[in-house]
Amino acid sequence: MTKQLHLISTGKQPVEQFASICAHVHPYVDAIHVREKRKTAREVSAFVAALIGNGVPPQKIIINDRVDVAVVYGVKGVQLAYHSLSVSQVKRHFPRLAVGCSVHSLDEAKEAAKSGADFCIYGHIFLTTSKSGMAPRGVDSLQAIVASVNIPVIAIGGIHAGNAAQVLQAGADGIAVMSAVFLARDPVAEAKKLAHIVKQTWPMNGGEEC
Ligand SMILES: Cc1nc(C(=O)O)sc1CCOP(=O)(O)O
Repeated sequence: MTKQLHLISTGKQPVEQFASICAHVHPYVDAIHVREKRKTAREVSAFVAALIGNGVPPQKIIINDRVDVAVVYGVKGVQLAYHSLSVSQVKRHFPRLAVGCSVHSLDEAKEAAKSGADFCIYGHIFLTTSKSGMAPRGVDSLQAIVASVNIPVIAIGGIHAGNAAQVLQAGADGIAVMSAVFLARDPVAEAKKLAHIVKQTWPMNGGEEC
């Protein structure tokens, strides 16, 4: 599988601003996550409608937690957390949805893989103001997870063009970024830069050809 670039909404941008950035950056990314944790289903729905209205293909849209909104819009999938419906519930009732799982330890990653998740997002790798007050988990722990689970592992947290290569070299199947693109002076230039790094030829499994 080629490595992937995911963008995650900040939860702080007005819908118009978010959608207008995404209208320009979507060709460079593999997935755009609508992660608006404090918003109602109706408000999340407005974000998804704005993305689609601005030309983002539904097959590039992943919705955090809200399985209902994902089904209504026929988007690619959902990103589940510990408080969400379980992976197996979603897979059983909505087999067409891709299911990602947010994980923060090796055990959680193994559990996600066992329960049938299509991919997991692991973090946070580096210090980030988007998750302040918590120690980063580091690249070594990422490497251990990549070596132990058989689903794609997307790395998140404090990743930008200056350290993305380190994470991909460690074996991550992709990166997910929030501030690196959405808080950039030029989000399109930043997304292009990250896409260029992600789409390079990376050795398998963090350096060992297999
Ligand atoms: C949304 C999110 N989840 C994380 C996790 O560790 O699960 S870290 C994170 C924030 C990522 O933001 P930035 O790219 O600005 O560092």
